[in-house]
Amino acid sequence: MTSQSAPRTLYDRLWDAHTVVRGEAGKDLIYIDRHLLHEVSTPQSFELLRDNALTVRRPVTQLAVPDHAVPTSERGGAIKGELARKQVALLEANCAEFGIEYLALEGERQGIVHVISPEQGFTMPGISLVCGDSHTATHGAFGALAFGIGASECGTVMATQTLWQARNRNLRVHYAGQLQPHVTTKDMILALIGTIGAGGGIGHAIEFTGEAVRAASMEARMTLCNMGIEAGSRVALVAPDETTFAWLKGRPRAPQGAMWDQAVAWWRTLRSDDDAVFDRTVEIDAAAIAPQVTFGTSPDQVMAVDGTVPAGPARALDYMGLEAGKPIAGIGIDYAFIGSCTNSRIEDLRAAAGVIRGRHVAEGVTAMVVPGSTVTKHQAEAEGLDKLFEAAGFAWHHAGCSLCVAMNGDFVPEGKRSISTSNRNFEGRQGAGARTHLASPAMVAAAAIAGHIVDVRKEFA
Ligand SMILES: CC(C)[C@H](C(=O)O)[C@@H](O)C(=O)O
Ligand code: SF4
Repeated sequence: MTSQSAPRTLYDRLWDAHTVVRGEAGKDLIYIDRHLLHEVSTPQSFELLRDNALTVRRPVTQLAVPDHAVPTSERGGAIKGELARKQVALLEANCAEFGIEYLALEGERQGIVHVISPEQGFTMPGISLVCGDSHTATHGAFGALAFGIGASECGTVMATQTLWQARNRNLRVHYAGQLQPHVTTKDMILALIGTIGAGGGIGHAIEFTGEAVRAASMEARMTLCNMGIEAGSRVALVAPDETTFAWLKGRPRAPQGAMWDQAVAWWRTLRSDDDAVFDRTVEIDAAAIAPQVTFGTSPDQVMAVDGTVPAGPARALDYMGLEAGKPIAGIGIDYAFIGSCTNSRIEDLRAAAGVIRGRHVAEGVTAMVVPGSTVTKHQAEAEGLDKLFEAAGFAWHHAGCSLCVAMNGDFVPEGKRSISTSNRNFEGRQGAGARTHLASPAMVAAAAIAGHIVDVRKEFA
């Protein structure tokens, strides 16, 4: 057992706090405080419970919401797509049967699972949180031990509130200095993935540190942690601080009154000791990061927007219809997507809106904004952002995963080129044969207006 006085990383501290049994085979039994459910990854989990005549041990720690399969162009009434209709109905029925709270598609609290949980204050520092979804590290932005799990593990968590898990090694990613204007945490994480590779963080829990991380808002920290898995890390953390506490205070499920004060007192202790030892450290000069854009079919095939396409793998360049040695700026786009659990929060929408400034989407470009949650959608509408986007030629959608993953009726047609604020540019991710360039909300908005990939910094020069 690690002694309480030995220096520890934030990850080790969280791990120790949740260890029920220290295993001998390299795995520890971890207590799970919270579990999020969505319609795509949970049908088998409930089957597992039924097959073994199990019940949900602590229903109050579970929260379910439909997001992946749901249509975003209209809401209310029966879902037109049969598969989606069945998936959503099954989630609702399973939740009713097992006593789990289900946030209805038509309700105010619906949205992408990784957006709604923090928004409701269901995500908090110091907790362990899992979901049958690879982007669960998003919640690590609050200093929560959060990671994605498989469908059978979801069943185990529901039945036992625990999981056997291997402890990760510690990777510190330190961003020294401050970001240039119009460069974001999306660019920070893409630059990291470009540096260490899509598998560079495997087996490691990342802790993001440094001035640029401290300066980042909660929305921006969530973007950073969201894509940890695109570097291979299932866990990505930012130590909680005043920014975290201010953001959470007053949220529907956040602690209230004396409980709040007690919680904050504990949350303040959730940090790596100054002399904590990390297995690896990667240093990145935040001030040197240019707006990033992917050129290939893996998030690590990424480059600065002012550069020329590198001599990447032939298959990726061929799929993307790009030529090595040519500038990436100027490449024409057909679709522009602002959304996904990476970049669909209110600040992302504001950043994109800030680029539009009365201009219009270029001829031939299909542009859309899909807020990450219904709460975000309504907040944006209260700020007039929907009108601004619509006047500029963007379609304004209901909340859901939408064009991040083409399983809900939204897709990019074959051979068409999209610039997207989402997190995966895999072949076919936005539709069979669709070409995806990942970038920040401001970069996507700028490209939608220009009709081609453009350096957003020049928009403000
Ligand atoms: C469908 C779901 C299980 C999947 C994931 O695990 O991440 C999806 O959210 C994704 O982003 O590819
Ligand atoms: S928005 Fe995309 S990455 Fe996020 S949970 Fe949905 S499908 Fe997965």
